[in-house]
Amino acid sequence: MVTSSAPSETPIIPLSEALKQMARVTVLGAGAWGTALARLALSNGNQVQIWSRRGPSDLKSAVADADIVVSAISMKGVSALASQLQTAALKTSTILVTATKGLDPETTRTPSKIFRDTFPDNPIVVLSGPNLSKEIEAQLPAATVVASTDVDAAARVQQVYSSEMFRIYTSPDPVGAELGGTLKNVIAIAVGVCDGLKLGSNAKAALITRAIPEMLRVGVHMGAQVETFYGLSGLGDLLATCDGTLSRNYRVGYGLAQGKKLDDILAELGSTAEGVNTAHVLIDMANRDGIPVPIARQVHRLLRGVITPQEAVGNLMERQLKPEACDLRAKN
Ligand SMILES: NC(=O)C1=CN([C@@H]2O[C@H](COP(=O)(O)OP(=O)(O)OC[C@H]3O[C@@H](n4cnc5c(N)ncnc54)[C@H](OP(=O)(O)O)[C@@H]3O)[C@@H](O)[C@H]2O)C=CC1
Ligand SMILES: O=C(CO)COP(=O)(O)O
Repeated sequence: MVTSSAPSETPIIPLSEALKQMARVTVLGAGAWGTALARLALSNGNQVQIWSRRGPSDLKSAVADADIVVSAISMKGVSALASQLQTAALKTSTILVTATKGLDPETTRTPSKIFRDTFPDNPIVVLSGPNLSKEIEAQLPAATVVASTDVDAAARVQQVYSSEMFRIYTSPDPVGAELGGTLKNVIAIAVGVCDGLKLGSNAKAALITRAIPEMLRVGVHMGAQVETFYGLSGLGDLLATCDGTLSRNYRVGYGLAQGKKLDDILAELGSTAEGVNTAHVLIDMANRDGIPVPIARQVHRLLRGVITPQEAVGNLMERQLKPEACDLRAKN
């Protein structure tokens, strides 16, 4: 458990005001992102606890007094965690923030949808953006988005997390914000393959640019707003994650291009690469609902070992010729 009191230097705002604004924050998940999010809240003078399934504290007491609960666990645990939280009798005033970037394998739901379905009366906020945790931990400047249909809840989380090094924007589109962060992981795998095969800057620019209409098609299908994908949680996160070796998803693609086995790459990473699961869920949904996702489809086939990295490139380059215009209802 990490606890802090308000900063000791002379406050710019009166102490009574600062204490009023301070929040009790419980972060669920002690992985790379949960730890970084706990530190950020702590360094802003909030009272912070981290809960982990391996830790000593039980979930019920960890969330009992929290103003804000931040879920930063891997996608595979979100559904079960939501059920556990339900039995922990979360207060309806507690703001639930989700920072996970994935899709539920059983239901294709995003984490915010899972929390919305489980906690219809709680404010739900998505935190998503170009936030590679190693850079955040190194206190390099970064920006992110807190998105919610509850404007006050988003503003509260913005106020609790904003600092000189972490600039936060609000958004009214939680589904768009979390889908940007989720779908770019599949593209980062593709870009890792592109770099691993040394295909050059032209190929990489083409891949990232063509990924945008693909992400938009899925996003619009799932109820997101188009503009969100051109912001920090969409394009911003796509660029950060496709930039290189700090991204675990990129490293999955890079390793596959070098002929490594997926299991070996994941074992070597030792932490979550959500794009692998997302690719499977996305292709199930795309097949079911007829959404064209050519890049994700090649990533999926590569992850399943059905094609080689070189075949994936050939399959993308030799697709039917067509105009560039991004038609969100495109058939291929
Ligand atoms: N790292 C980053 O730069 C960023 C990550 N994210 C997203 O945050 C999420 C977590 O990533 P990250 O922290 O990096 O991953 P890590 O692999 O470092 O940590 C994963 C965390 O999830 C927990 N967890 C896994 N399965 C379960 C489960 N079934 N029940 C409860 N807890 C579980 C793990 O607990 P245990 O240790 O007990 O296994 C661990 O605390 C991912 O969706 C990722 O995409 C978002 C932005 C930035
Ligand atoms: O989402 C992230 C950065 O915003 C982290 O990316 P990786 O999961 O690929 O490391």
